Amino acid sequence: MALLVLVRHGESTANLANIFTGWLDVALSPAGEAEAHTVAEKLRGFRFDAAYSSTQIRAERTLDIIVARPAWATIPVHHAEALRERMYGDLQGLNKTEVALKYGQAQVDEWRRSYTVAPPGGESLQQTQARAVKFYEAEIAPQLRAGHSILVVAHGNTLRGLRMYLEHLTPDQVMHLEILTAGICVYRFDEQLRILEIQNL
Ligand SMILES: O=C(O)[C@H](O)COP(=O)(O)O
Repeated sequence: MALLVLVRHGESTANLANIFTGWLDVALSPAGEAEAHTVAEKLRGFRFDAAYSSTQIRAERTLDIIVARPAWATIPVHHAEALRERMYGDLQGLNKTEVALKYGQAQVDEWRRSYTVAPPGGESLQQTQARAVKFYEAEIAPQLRAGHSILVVAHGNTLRGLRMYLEHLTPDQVMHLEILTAGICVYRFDEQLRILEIQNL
């Protein structure tokens, strides 16, 4: 049975400071490092054929911590640009609360959670999803069809886009889909890539 495990990176220093991060390349906070170890612990007993992360430090580091466990020391690890966080444009580096005070909470909610509306100078969730899904279909789905087990460590919005695609969620449903740092979602598929089970760990 094919298995796909989607993990959001542990808390970053920018998450901790409540800053729009996007393509800023920030490290894990000490709590984020601890979260990554907890992910490794929760995944104990899983067998993986390959692992992927984005090319951003917070996802790479989370994956490094996981695959440092002896059980996964030999699995091939790949880093993909396509899995990077949504490009947050002019909002990158700004404090989320301050931006809400300036532009209003409704505007900020739209920039953060609309499917089609892009934040100024940045990508919409739809655009972020398009590149993540293209990568998933080209690189990951063929391995799942072959019955492999794949681990992916990525970001809040690439994962929201992937989960929307895999679970056939509507734009309205994905608006309410929140993925916590170090959140784990496990999919089990049949040979036709039909979902048999979804498990949030
Ligand atoms: O890029 C960021 O700021 C976060 O990783 C995700 O942010 P969001 O929850 O505001 O989309």
